[in-house]
Amino acid sequence: MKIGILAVQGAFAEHKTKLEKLGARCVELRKKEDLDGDFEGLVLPGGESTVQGKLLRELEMFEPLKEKIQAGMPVLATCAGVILLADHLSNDGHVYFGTMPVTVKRNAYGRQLGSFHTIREMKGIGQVPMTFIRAPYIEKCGEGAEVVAEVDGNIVAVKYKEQYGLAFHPELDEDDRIHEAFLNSVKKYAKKNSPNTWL
Ligand SMILES: NC(=O)CC[C@H](N)C(=O)O
Repeated sequence: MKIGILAVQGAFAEHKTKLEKLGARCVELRKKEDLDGDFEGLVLPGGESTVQGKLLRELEMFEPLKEKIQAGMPVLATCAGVILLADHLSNDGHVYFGTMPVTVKRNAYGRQLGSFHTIREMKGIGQVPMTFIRAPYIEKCGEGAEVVAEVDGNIVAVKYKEQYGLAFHPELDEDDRIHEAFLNSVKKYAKKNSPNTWL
């Protein structure tokens, strides 16, 4: 199984380490040509969404990536990644991929106090450690978007089709279960879309 990790800016290396530990092959997506590869799942890491959005356009990676997501490629988006997926930002005029029907608030916990750690329930997984760094949260879920975790009444994890959006950073904690669950959904998706499913 091969996972493409957006690597133009932000915390991509930690995702790579974790996914490789779990047995996946990873390709860092740094330029347009990297998108021609045969990866079956996509990671959008944390970082600075405005910078990532700008670089994606400048590097002409934006449209081809959006097409892959729209075509159903499983995505694990963390922090800035969920800002890129949202179809609405409540405190920012930008919309990036807009492939997930959620309203996201950037820097929702305030710029200074926005970093904290907690352990909360995540649907289908159980109690997981959650590290928030100048994090957004999800204010509203549209049709088809499912709330997967909340912290103090704020939505911090959503699933929409094969897109998983997390306000926190599972790549920074020891727990591997979120990445494992993502790899399982990539496996299922790849199998479904393989020309050999009749075998
Ligand atoms: N850790 C993160 O990814 C922070 C996201 C950042 N505050 C943004 O708006 O892009």
